[in-house]
Amino acid sequence: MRIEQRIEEAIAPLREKIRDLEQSFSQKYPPVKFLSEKDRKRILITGGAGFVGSHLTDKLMMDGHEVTVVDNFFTGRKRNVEHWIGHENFELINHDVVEPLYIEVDQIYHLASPASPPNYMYNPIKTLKTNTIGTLNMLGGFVHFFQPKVHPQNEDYWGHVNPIGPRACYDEGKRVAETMCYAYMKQEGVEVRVARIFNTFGSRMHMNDGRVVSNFILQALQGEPLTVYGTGSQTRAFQYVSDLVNGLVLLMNSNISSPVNLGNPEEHTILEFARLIKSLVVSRSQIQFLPEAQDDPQRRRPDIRKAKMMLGWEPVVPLEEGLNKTIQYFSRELEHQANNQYIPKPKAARMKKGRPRHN
Ligand SMILES: O=c1ccn([C@@H]2O[C@H](COP(=O)(O)OP(=O)(O)O[C@H]3OC[C@@H](O)[C@H](O)[C@H]3O)[C@@H](O)[C@H]2O)c(=O)[nH]1
Repeated sequence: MRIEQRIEEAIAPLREKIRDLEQSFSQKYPPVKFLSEKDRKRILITGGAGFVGSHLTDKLMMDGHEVTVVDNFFTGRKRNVEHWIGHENFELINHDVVEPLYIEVDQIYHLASPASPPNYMYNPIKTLKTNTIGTLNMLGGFVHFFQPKVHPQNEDYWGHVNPIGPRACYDEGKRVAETMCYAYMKQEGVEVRVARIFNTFGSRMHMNDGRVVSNFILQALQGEPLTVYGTGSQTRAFQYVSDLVNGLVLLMNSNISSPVNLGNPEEHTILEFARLIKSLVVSRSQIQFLPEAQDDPQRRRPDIRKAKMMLGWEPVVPLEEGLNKTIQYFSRELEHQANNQYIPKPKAARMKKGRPRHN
């Protein structure tokens, strides 16, 4: 056999391996649309590794934009965006929005803030700083809602907040964030969009999130009692995360600078949620009644007529479908945890009793 032929035979398997590797690299990312320079935007998402932010990242990446995620990983996780790491349109920056960031972009979705009550109450000063100084630094504010005195809540409703209660760090933080947005709009001509986001659930909620949907699903899956705070007669209306993300993008690309509610108006009592989740999981868990949480809003339901009329937006994912997807997600998370993969133990910083840092 000629020497060339021998060499050729020896390297043939290597060539094949290289081809496989190349293929696996090019298939590594979810499919991304091609956008021309004119249509492609540079978009910054603060809190982009969090629950809502990471789903928004997925949508904007798949739509073909250049996405920069800024996250300090307090409640966000690298895992939520790891499937984009290395993609030419994607950048991940470990940064706290409380510190200034100089970066040139076309749009900012400012989602950074702990959103679950146990998380934001753990470090109220930090929550306030994130929502105030963080918003000043970013000025593209997306804000949430307050303790309602009007039902359902439309955009003319200005909120009812106990300014010295445990939820104030979040509620007041969001209120002042809105004020800042409009001050910058009037004085500096900054274009703002303000989404008032109502209760949202879905995959990538943190295992320790503490909000009702993730708590009930995890409890039902593990056969533990479902913890209802108070009588369970308080109401909430839950939207699935993909509906919210579609609403955020529509709002951003509209010309509406006044606040817009994004939520699902289908309202249920918390006890109804407990029973529904128990039956969807087919769980034998008991329902356990615990003391009512302080300042807990008794009724909450968005009036979304404005979003419907001006954005042509309304939620499309039925509650049970969204819950089933979320149940599947948490089942997989529990499996991973059981296999000791991926899921880190709860961070000491979030759990420890001492005084939290709020730099
Ligand atoms: O285990 C639980 C958790 C919560 N609950 C109750 O379920 C209801 C909903 O509680 P959650 O903690 O999920 O959320 P809340 O409606 O209180 O608002 C929170 O979540 C949405 C965020 O955007 C808000 O910022 C945040 O305040 C409350 O009445 C709460 O007391 C339970 O009964 N059991």
